[in-house]
Amino acid sequence: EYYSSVSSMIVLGDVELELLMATRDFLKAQQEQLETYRDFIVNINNEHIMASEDFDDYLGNPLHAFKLLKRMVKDWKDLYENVVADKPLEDFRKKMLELTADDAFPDLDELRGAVKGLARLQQVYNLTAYDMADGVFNGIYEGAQLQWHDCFDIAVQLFELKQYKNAIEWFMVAADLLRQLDEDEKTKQKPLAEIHEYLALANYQLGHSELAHELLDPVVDLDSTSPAESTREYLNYNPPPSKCHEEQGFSWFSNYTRLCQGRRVPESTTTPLKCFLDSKRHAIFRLAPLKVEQVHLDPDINVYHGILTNSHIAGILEQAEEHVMQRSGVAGGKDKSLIRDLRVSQQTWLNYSSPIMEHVHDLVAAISGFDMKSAEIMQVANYGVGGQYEPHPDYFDYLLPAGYEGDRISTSMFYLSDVAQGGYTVFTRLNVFLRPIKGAMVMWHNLHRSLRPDVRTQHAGCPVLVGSKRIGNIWIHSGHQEFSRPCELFNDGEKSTGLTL
Ligand SMILES: O=C(O)CCC(=O)C(=O)O
Ligand SMILES: [Fe+2]
Repeated sequence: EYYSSVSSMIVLGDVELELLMATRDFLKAQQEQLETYRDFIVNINNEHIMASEDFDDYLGNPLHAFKLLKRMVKDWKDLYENVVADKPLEDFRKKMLELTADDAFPDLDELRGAVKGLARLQQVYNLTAYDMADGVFNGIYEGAQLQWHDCFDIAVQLFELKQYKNAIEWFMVAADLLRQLDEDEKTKQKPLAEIHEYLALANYQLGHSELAHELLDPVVDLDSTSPAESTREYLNYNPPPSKCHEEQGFSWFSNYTRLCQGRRVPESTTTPLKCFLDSKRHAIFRLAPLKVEQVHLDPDINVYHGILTNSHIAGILEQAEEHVMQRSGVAGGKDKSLIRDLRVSQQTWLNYSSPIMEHVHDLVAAISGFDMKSAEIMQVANYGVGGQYEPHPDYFDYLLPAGYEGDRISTSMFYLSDVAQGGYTVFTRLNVFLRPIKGAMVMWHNLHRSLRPDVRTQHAGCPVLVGSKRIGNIWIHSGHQEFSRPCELFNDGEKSTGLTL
């Protein structure tokens, strides 16, 4: 699977480069072959020019007579066989089969995944299909545009996914771009008719039957043999769908999208948050103090800036590249992992055996104050087109798989890249958003001191709009932490009471 991560898309780029070279070789071989055919007929034509002056005289020459006979017996047959065998085409076919037969070659599902990613970006960041087609994201032109047929393909996939409203928007952009195209009207007519047909069907699905007919009628009037005629009949004989299939918005969604866009709800009382240097937490910070930014109090969320250098990060990513990245799942029952649209990224796991990972391990121990005996190894994730992780808590609660020493008491999330646009981490219940900053680490506790889940820590990774996002997560479990984070005298789990997921 490719679309869920930028690093695996790079593999596809390499495959395309091979396709490009194979096609270039094919064209060159074919051109050379055509040239030999042309030379052949030029030569024969010359003979005929000579012969046309006096055929008897021409054939009176025994060499001419021999050559004519030889051409008839052999040369024309050779030519015919060469043309029919078409070696360059055969070689090309073999090469293409070889390159595309691989199980890893993307299929229609991949395209659908990528289109879903685009649709998600549109929804979360309030982007119009027009702006996206122009390559303008939040007013910034990012250097790529779509052509009418790209928009058309996106629209068709959205239609198939039953996202009719969005499909209509993309069909309209496709139609507009097609109309603006500098080509004669006749060539545009067929694709325009097809777009109208889709628009009619999408509107029909949304319950706008009249509009559907208004869209189809001119297409049929213009060309009575058009397939739109049978579509019109279909609409006549099938009752319109009783209710539209469009997915309903969820209640959490507006909160989520607002924070993803970097907008907080203004709060009436704001707790004073501080940035400070901390050299006391652990001896290793004596000379290079921790740069701490408080982003929320109770539950505390802190960002530690400049924790990893670029060369640390390059080392971590290099190790991650050595593993095969897997599409990320979500916890969904006992020891089960589900692959769903709510988590679109790829991930791998790194243990602490290398010097760099040992350093990361020691940093997390020193910052958190926790015993790392119960820590998981680091999960490294990479998000691609529209890659995201919808609101979730990091604790397992009743889904805790066997083999862990308690639930995930804390999350330490390292940002291993900057992200050009989007990809914020947001805490949907706390009105907090964080822009990924390469080298920073964010840490919070997922459990109350009573070890009950702190539902207020629900958070999400917003879809990446432009760029590639890489993070590294280290989850520490509650086993062995009795002394580093003892219980309060009161049951602080009550802070979460009344809040459900
Ligand atoms: O990508 C993010 O910002 C959040 C990721 C996350 O919450 C997770 O991996 O558990
Ligand atoms: Fe998380």
